[in-house]
Amino acid sequence: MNTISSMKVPGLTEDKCVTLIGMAGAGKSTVGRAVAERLGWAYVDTDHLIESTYGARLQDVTDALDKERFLDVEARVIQSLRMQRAVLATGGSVVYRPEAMRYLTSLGPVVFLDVPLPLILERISRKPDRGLAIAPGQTVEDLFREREALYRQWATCRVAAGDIDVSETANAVFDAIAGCGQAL
Ligand SMILES: Nc1ncnc2c1ncn2[C@@H]1O[C@H](COP(=O)(O)OP(=O)(O)O)[C@@H](O)[C@H]1O
Ligand SMILES: O=C(O)C1=C[C@@H](OP(=O)(O)O)[C@@H](O)[C@H](O)C1
Ligand SMILES: [Mg+2]
Repeated sequence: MNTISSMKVPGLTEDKCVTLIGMAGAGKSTVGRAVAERLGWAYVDTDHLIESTYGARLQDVTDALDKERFLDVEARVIQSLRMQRAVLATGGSVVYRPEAMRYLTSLGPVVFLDVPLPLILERISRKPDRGLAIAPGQTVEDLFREREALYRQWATCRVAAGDIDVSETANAVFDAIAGCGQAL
């Protein structure tokens, strides 16, 4: 396999995975693809794995299951992963299940893409049919507030990803991982 042009990040060895966490609309899937491409690693979107498990669109899965059931499914799918040399874009709700987060942490750095609420609201409103693990009566703002501390709790490192483009965000992910290299 030709990996000559692949980028190397201090502390990030080829037996690891990089996991991206953050709110729906933070850019995990988009930035994850860019990060994987630059590393020459596989890209895995856990939402796609849930879709293929059910043979259904993600939104149909979230609509069919209540919030807690969906979180269980998401955690189970994640804990079944046996991977290395992969960039994992998770769903925004993954942080509710400690067992899933402990497992992801064991695979390598967990990077929180931290995007301010107004931008999250704008991106979600641009694609309103996006699935969300949201309880009846909850707003996106409620979710944002509820999850903020969880993203920080589980992250190995954080990237302020509000007003920078995808390529700059990928660079910031590499810088953040290199910066926390000792902790990997
Ligand atoms: N750094 C960025 N700058 C501008 N737009 C972005 C950026 N990252 C993602 N987007 C856009 O935001 C939307 C949500 O991105 P997505 O990758 O689906 O987020 P997530 O997987 O975290 O829900 C998409 O339309 C995507 O093109
Ligand atoms: O934040 C959430 O509650 C969710 C986000 C979605 O993924 P993205 O974060 O990639 O949009 C998807 O996993 C599911 O619909 C639940
Ligand atoms: Mg996504």
